[in-house]
Amino acid sequence: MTPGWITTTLLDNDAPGGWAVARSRDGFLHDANGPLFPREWLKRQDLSVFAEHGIGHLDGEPVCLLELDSAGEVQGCSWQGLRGFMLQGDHTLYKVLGYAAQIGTWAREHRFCGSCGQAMVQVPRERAMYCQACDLRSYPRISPSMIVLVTRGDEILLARSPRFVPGVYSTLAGFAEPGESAEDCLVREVREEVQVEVRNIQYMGSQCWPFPHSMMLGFHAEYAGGDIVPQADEIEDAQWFSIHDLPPLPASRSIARYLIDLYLARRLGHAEPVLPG
Ligand SMILES: NC(=O)c1ccc[n+]([C@@H]2O[C@H](COP(=O)([O-])OP(=O)(O)OC[C@H]3O[C@@H](n4cnc5c(N)ncnc54)[C@H](O)[C@@H]3O)[C@@H](O)[C@H]2O)c1
Ligand SMILES: [Mg+2]
Ligand SMILES: [Zn+2]
Repeated sequence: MTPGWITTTLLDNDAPGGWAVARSRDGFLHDANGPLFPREWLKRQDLSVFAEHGIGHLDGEPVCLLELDSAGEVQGCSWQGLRGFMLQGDHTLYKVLGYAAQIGTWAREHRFCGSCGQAMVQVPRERAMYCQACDLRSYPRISPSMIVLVTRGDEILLARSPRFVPGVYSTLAGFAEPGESAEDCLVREVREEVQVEVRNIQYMGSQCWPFPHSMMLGFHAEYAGGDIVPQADEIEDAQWFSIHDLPPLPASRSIARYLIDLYLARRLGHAEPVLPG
């Protein structure tokens, strides 16, 4: 048995046994034991299965995803969104569900060729969809995004979007555009969102963010000039906060929180946090 979670290209859906997770628009099915169910048992429930995908092995046992058309009723079970699993519970299980969500979304959105519109087929032994007419392969989509903590000595720049939980302030973030490096993206996003200039950009680490398919590239950068002007619509408020007097911060497993905690630890001489993968 290999411990932990290992994604696999594809599994044989006809082979019996293993675990399954079920996903609908309402999130993942779970009961008191969590979101993993014996696969054979789950397939006997009255669920409208749209697609089945082998996604990996957990502690050596195969795991598959049942993508559903709708959230059915299963006695003793309820539905919970991926974000809920990110916020609390076992981190490995959250990784399983995050991967399942990305594969399920991608497969659902790539049933037809984006070039000619014909039905695509699953490539054997590879996580890819194929259009024979165009000789075109579509792979799971990942969207590179940068995230940055802008610092000025004992102050850090935090902002809030109208989408955030009330009161919470976070680091700045944004999707990379074609033609940009992560650093170009960082400079542009910081200008756009708060009209501030930065220098001494330092890469700190990355995190998969399956909402729905971001790859977060995390940085620290020093303030170099400009007064904060929040971008209309995108940024509700942005401020310099003293590291000794911070507002409510993002979830502890997010890279946003890691970037903040890491800066605080370095500034205050505390032990450095570990970035959850
Ligand atoms: N893990 C974390 O700690 C953390 C923290 C903050 C943001 N994020 C994530 O970073 C990503 C980017 O942050 P943001 O929302 O501030 O982005 P952003 O500042 O670029 O603005 C969002 C806008 O970008 C556009 N957009 C949406 N999807 C896109 C894509 N795939 N490529 C290019 N443009 C796209 C839309 O117009 C959307 O309204 C999001 O996925 C967000 O959830 C993660
Ligand atoms: Mg943004
Ligand atoms: Zn095609």
